[in-house]
Amino acid sequence: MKIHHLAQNNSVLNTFLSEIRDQKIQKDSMRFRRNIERIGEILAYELSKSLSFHEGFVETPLATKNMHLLSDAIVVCSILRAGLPLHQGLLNYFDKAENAFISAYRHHPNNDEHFDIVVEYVASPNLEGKIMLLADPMLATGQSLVAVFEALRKLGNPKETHIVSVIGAQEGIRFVEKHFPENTHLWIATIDDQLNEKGYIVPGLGDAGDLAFGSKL
Ligand SMILES: O=P(O)(O)OC[C@H]1O[C@H](OP(=O)(O)OP(=O)(O)O)[C@H](O)[C@@H]1O
Ligand SMILES: O=c1cc[nH]c(=O)[nH]1
Ligand SMILES: [Mg+2]
Repeated sequence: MKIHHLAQNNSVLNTFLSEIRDQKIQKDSMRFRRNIERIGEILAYELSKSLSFHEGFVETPLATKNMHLLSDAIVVCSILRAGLPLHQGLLNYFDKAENAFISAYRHHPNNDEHFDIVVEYVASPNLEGKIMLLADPMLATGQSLVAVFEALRKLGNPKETHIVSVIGAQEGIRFVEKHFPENTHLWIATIDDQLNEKGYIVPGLGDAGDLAFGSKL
């Protein structure tokens, strides 16, 4: 897997990351969603440099300009719920992309710390030969991404898979690396060192789905 770790270079991305982590600022859910969306836009721009382009022509009012235009058929596939603002950020730049949504949640069968990932809802176009962007802001244990990738297999074989994430834990990245094809790209804003006993990223930011959309029962 090729890992593109964007925060290794200082940019305005750090401002957005500091705001989603900050326990005071993150309480403003509209700002939290918008910051995730803005990070999605930055990730989209960076990953667009790795896609295929073809020569095309644009008629301006004065003349013809030849340019390199994006060739690839893209499907933005997001994991509910927290993936939604990241999805919007990607779609802001890949406005012709097709869209897929898939649910994944942690189920604690024994009411202890052990959990399984339940995938229930899949709404996706055919993925055969397309560029799949798999979006989820939090890559903690990596189990959600692996379960979702497994569930998407029957929808076709993408030409390339690009995982798009905001905060990842080293351990989860290693898990994903073991279960995804070797030519997968990971576009990630920043990487933290630890996971706690509940599978939360430390320092992380808390629960991204709850911060974006409120707590659930
Ligand atoms: O890498 P993992 O250990 O699988 O954890 C990451 C997953 O956890 C969060 O979803 P959550 O289950 O909180 O659902 P939500 O988006 O509905 O809040 C997050 O958005 C990821 O999907
Ligand atoms: O740190 C984490 C782990 C899983 N899901 C989140 O929203 N945050
Ligand atoms: Mg959540």
